Amino acid sequence: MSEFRAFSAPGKALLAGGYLVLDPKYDALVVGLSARMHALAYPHHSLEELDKFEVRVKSRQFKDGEWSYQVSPESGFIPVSVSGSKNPFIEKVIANVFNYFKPNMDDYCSRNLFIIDIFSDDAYHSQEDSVTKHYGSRNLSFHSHRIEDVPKTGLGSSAGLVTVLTTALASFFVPDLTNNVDEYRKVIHNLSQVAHCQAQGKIGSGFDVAAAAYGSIRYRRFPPELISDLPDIGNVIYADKLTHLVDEVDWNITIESNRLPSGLALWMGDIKSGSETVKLVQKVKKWYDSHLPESLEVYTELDHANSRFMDELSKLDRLYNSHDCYSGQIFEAIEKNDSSCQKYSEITDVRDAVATIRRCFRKITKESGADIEPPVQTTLLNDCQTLEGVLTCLIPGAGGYDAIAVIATQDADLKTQTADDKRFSNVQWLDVCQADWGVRKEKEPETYFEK
Ligand SMILES: Nc1ncnc2c1ncn2[C@@H]1O[C@H](COP(=O)(O)OP(=O)(O)OP(=O)(O)O)[C@@H](O)[C@H]1O
Ligand SMILES: C[C@@](O)(CCOP(=O)(O)O)CC(=O)O
Repeated sequence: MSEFRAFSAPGKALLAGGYLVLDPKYDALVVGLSARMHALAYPHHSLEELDKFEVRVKSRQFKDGEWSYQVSPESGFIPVSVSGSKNPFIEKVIANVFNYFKPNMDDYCSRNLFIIDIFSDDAYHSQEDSVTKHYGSRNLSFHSHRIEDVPKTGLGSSAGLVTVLTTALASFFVPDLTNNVDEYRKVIHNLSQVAHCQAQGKIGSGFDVAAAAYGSIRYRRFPPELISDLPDIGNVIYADKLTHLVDEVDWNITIESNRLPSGLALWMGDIKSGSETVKLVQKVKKWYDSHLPESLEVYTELDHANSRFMDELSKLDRLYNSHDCYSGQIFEAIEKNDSSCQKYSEITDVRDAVATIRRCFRKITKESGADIEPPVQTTLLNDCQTLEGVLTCLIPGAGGYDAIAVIATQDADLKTQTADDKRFSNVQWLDVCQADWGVRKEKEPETYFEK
């Protein structure tokens, strides 16, 4: 494989199942977004030194965005930074892809340098202190700060990076991957989950990596022990254990394609303030453990409401695709968002399910001190619910002060409706929509070349 290849992976929004998805008992709904992370893999190059491999990853939209690591089979493919600057996500991808493919030095002596460029779509990061440049055939934001110092919008940049980088790096070792990403999707997913957990230093639910690999899905997590039981990278048995885990172990995971209904669009509103997911999760866990059995009852109610929400959305999708007169009336009612909505159980059932989800989160907020749906977000969501075209709205993911997610008809224009409205002055509508395909090959790698 010596040509340029390009791949991309989507961002995510967790619309149902926040917190519960950390437990393998519960399902979640994750939507893949049009904001994507891209990787351009260069043709093979060679280093002068023949006894090691080098991977150079460049993310030129960020200050000092270049990381080079060397690895060798003798040291168990532990990545050693060449330049001194480190990126844990890139480092763990390199460690795992090399340990899985175990390339032999002799086979690669004239092609032991792997060069990959990363590009990220604008919606992942705040645009402050950035300039937009025409690069290749895209407009991209270039930031004046290092990646760690640029505020994020919470769309899962690290999961997208890990998944697309795993794909691009693997394409050096399996030449047919580029044209058969589907065939390797499970391997890419499993390797990416391992690398992402190791880089984060914790084992989250992995819904963000699953969405980067598969797009919009109904998701149920893997048991965390699968990853925590791995030996340390560099251990003589690491490569064998990893290969066994990736290829042979049953992850007991649910990943089912599950998109938002046709005829409806997702809007993500970024709020100019943030929350720390780790702290929220700690508070919720503490509340859960100290409030049993009532906390389990709340989780059970949440879980039922999440399932109803997903099922009702699927029903609306089938209805929209039937294109019959009744379906036309329903979507017209949502478009108007007036009292006519009350006539249709297809609308009220979705809204009731979301009302229950929100009520449960407000209860947890009050009892745990974790601001999942704090009062300002309640007010904002209630205001959003009155806009024309809005079916429903909620706080995505871990909630907090970060963002809101709104499901509206395709023609609804929330930007115009909220433009001069003080109630929405803190909301910045992100330029994203649902794009339900996971990591994939991009057709024209040359569109990424600087002209
Ligand atoms: N374009 C990029 N180039 C290089 N590294 C990146 C890029 N995007 C993200 N990263 C890496 O991911 C880190 C951010 O990961 P983190 O998990 O904190 O954010 P996130 O995935 O966007 O968050 P969230 O899960 O809340 O959406 C960065 O500090 C950097 O190490
Ligand atoms: C709270 C949690 O369930 C969701 C976090 O979602 P987000 O990063 O806020 O999109 C944590 C997790 O699933 O890893």
